[in-house]
Amino acid sequence: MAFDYDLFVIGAGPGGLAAAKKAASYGARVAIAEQEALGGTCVNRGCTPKKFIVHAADVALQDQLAHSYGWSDCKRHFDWTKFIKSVHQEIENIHGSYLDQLQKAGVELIPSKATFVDPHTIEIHGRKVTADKILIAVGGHPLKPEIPGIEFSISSRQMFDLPYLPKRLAIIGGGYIGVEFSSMMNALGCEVTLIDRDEMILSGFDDDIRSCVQEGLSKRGVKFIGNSTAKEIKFSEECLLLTISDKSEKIITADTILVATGRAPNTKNLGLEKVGVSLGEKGEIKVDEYSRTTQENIFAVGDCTNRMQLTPVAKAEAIAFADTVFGKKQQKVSYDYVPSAVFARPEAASVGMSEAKAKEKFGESVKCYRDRFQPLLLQLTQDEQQATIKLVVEGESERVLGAHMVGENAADIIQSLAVAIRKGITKQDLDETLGIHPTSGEEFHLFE
Ligand SMILES: Cc1cc2nc3c(=O)[nH]c(=O)nc-3n(C[C@H](O)[C@H](O)[C@H](O)COP(=O)(O)OP(=O)(O)OC[C@H]3O[C@@H](n4cnc5c(N)ncnc54)[C@H](O)[C@@H]3O)c2cc1C
Ligand SMILES: NC(=O)c1ccc[n+]([C@@H]2O[C@H](COP(=O)([O-])OP(=O)(O)OC[C@H]3O[C@@H](n4cnc5c(N)ncnc54)[C@H](O)[C@@H]3O)[C@@H](O)[C@H]2O)c1
Repeated sequence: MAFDYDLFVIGAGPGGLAAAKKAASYGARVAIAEQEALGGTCVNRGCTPKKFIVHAADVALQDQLAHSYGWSDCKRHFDWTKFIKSVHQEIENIHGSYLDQLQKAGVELIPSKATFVDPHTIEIHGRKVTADKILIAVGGHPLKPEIPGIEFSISSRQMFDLPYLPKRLAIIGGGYIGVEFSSMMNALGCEVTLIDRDEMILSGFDDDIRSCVQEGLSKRGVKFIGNSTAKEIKFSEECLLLTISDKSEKIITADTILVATGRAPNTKNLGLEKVGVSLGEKGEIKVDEYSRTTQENIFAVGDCTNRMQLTPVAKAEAIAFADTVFGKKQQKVSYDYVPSAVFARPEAASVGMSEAKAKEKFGESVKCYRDRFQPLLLQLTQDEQQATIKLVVEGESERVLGAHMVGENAADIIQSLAVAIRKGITKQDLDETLGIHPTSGEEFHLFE
């Protein structure tokens, strides 16, 4: 049977775009459907606009340091409305450049919602098209707890469209999104209360990292309430009232309530039940190690498969899929040493195993090296904030299983260490490599 396309991609986020371009580079006839804007969550309401806010907040923090560095009269005024307008303009520029890339690659863009009719047929705006292979890259959406008054809260999506900065911000969920926004919004002048059902923020990260970031945020004035869940939100003329269950019940007064309690795959209303694509417990698309679903010609990558919700992971899965199916080079993604960062101040980044995970797997042969120090940048100031670095090693050879850091440039430092750790280096390799002085990164080469 002759199909309209060799590959039809649903969703033009990082996963879908990478797969479409790579498959086209192998000569495949490719179309991609996108119901919103090119770039998906990452470009429009995630990584990119978030990092711009991180930079805006850093300017405010630099102002606080300036006095200690001999500057005076550093008072400046921050205009959120003007700033967020520039962010949206830059995002439009990115859309333009993505469109250009698709055109150059020969990929047809269909700006519409796509749904399945049968395993080889897609419906877009009442029109049916056919494809030999179909890739689902539809991403995810914020999950909100089902509590009375939840409609008065917002998700990270609306944070990028706030008309003005709230005076009091309550955040439910102390994971990546909650911690990043608590840090940025605090630096920009909001009073932030962060709530998590766990005892500490950033579950899943190494405990030393969690406590160091939590301590750093507290020192800056972010109020953290652990072991708590939201019970109810009430609207009043002046504010929102958030009831949380702590040891007892507490009411928090806020102007805006951000819910950041995780994200769920966008797998409803796609017609998946018609085509034999099975879902897991959280609605994620079940795939094998080559991203093939339970239907032979249909594949899925990125957040909708709920493997690791990170942009580089979605891209890597997409490229491995295109290489395997269209490039005839079987490729799978290794999830063992995926570095990640939390762009808070202090910044946190990790690669490999936490101490707890390593001990679970290797028991008593695991050893940790850790150091806490005041970064040079802060030594002239009253800010006693500490940086933390930690290595998790195993066995007599002291093979490095994980590296963790909180402090200035943690993401960039861990990014470089990730290559070496993936290649199986030992602590001695780090000892024998000279550091660059004076930096925080050199501390990884100076453990005793
Ligand atoms: C606030 C926030 C900050 C983040 N920060 C980072 C970060 O700093 N670093 C990092 O690595 N990750 C970050 N992430 C995660 C990252 O954004 C995601 O992991 C990544 O975008 C996943 O890519 P994807 O292609 O799987 O899905 P998405 O980027 O979600 O793209 C899916 C696309 O599919 C489209 N779509 C859905 N259904 C259909 C349909 N039926 N028809 C047509 N189109 C459809 C959607 O409109 C969307 O554009 C962040 C996420 C959030 C929410
Ligand atoms: N820098 C980055 O790479 C980055 C930034 C943002 C988001 N992301 C990705 O997006 C995903 C989603 O982010 P997220 O922060 O929404 O999820 P998350 O899974 O990182 O954190 C959710 C937090 O909410 C808490 N929680 C859940 N239900 C709760 C409740 N009812 N009451 C109180 N607390 C509750 C959990 O204990 C957890 O700490 C992340 O897992 C990550 O993969 C990455």
